[in-house]
Amino acid sequence: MIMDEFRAYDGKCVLVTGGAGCVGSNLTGNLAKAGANVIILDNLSSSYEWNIPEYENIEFVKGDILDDEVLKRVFKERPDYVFHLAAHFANQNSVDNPEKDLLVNGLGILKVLEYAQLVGVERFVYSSSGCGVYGLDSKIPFEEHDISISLHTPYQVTKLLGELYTNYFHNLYEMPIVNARFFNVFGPGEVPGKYRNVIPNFFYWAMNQQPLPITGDGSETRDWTFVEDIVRGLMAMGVRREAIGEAINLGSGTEHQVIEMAGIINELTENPAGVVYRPRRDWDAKTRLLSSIDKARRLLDYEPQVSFREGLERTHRWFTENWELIRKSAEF
Ligand SMILES: NC(=O)c1ccc[n+]([C@@H]2O[C@H](COP(=O)([O-])OP(=O)(O)OC[C@H]3O[C@@H](n4cnc5c(N)ncnc54)[C@H](O)[C@@H]3O)[C@@H](O)[C@H]2O)c1
Ligand SMILES: O=c1ccn([C@@H]2O[C@H](COP(=O)(O)OP(=O)(O)O)[C@@H](O)[C@H]2O)c(=O)[nH]1
Repeated sequence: MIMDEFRAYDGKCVLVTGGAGCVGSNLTGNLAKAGANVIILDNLSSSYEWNIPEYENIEFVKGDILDDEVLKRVFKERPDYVFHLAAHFANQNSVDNPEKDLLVNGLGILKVLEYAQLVGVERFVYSSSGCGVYGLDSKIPFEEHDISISLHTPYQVTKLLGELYTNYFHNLYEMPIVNARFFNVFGPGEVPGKYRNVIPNFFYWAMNQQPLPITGDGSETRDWTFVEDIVRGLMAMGVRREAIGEAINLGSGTEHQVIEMAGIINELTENPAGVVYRPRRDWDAKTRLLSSIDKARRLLDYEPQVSFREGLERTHRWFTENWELIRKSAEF
C-alpha cells in the first residue's frame, strides 16, 4: 500500500497514541513499512499487546495519555508527526462511564496537544468521528460543514470536543492539525468485547454458533469502512499540505443495512443460528450514517479500495487465523 508520497515518513519519528488498538495497529504497521520510527503510547485499556505489529522500528510504551511523566518521556523523542487515536471507546461505554470518557477524550487530547505544541510537530492528526459530529439535523450524505451540536452520547460530545481543541491550537498557535472524521471502521485488529463495534462481535458470536442480536429492525444502515482505507486516508492527511486545518470525512461513501451485514457474516462463518431481534439501544437515534467523501477525494486523492464484502471476508480470515488469541481476549 506504500505510495510514493508516503516516503515522507522515512526516517521520521511518529507518535501514535492508542497505537495498539484497531486502527492504531494497522496504522503503525504501515508507518513502519514506510520507514518511520514509530512510538506507540497506549495503556492497553481496550487492546492487547499481541495485536501490535512486530517491527524493529516500532517502540511500544505502555502508559496513559493522562500521565505527564509518560508524556514527557515520549515527547522527549521530539516526534515529527502525531496521530492521536487514543480514546475512551465508544458510545455505550461513555453512557456507562461518562466521567472517564471526558477525562480521556477531553483532558487527554488537551495534554497531548500541549506537549505537541511544546516540541513543534509537523502534523497533528486527530481521529474524530462521523457519529460524533453529525446529527439528526445534518443532511445525508454528511458533508463536513453540516455538523450538529445536538448529540446523543457523552462519546459523541467528547469526540466533537476534540475537534474544538485541535481547531483552537490551529487558530492560536498555527499548529498544523487535521481532523479525520472516521465512519464505522472494521477489519483485522479489532478484538470483540462488551464495548466494541458490531462487526467483530457478530463474528465472535457467529463463530460460537450463536444467533446475532439485531438491535432494531435490521434496516438501520452504517457506512462501514475497511481499516486499510482509513489508514491510507490518515497517512495522506499526515503529508498533504492541503489537509492542514481541515476536517475531512474518511468513509466508504456507501451504506449497508445491518441485516445484510449479519447475513454475510452468518454465511462466511456457516452459522446456522440466524439472527434474533432486540430493542434498539436507547441512545441509538441515528438509523442511517453515510459520509460524503468528495472532500477527501479532492484534498487527499482518497479512494476506498476494499468493498464491503471483501472487507468482511478479510476480517473473517483474521478471526480464523487468530481465533485462540481472540477467544482468550474477548470480554463481555
Ligand atoms: N472504530 C471506529 O469505528 C471509529 C469510528 C470513529 C472514530 N474512531 C476513533 O478512532 C480512534 C481509534 O479507534 P479504534 O477503533 O482503533 O479504537 P480502539 O479502542 O481499538 O483504540 C483506542 C486505543 O486507545 C487506547 N487507550 C484508551 N485510553 C487510553 C489512555 N488513557 N491512554 C493511552 N491509551 C489509551 C486503548 O487501549 C486502545 O488501544 C479512536 O479515537 C476512536 O474514537 C473510531
Ligand atoms: O449488538 C448489536 C450492536 C449493534 N447493532 C447495530 O449495528 C449498527 C452499528 O452499531 P455499532 O455499535 O457498531 O456502531 P454505532 O452504533 O456506534 O455506529 C447499529 O445500527 C446498531 O443498531 C446490532 O444490530 N447489534
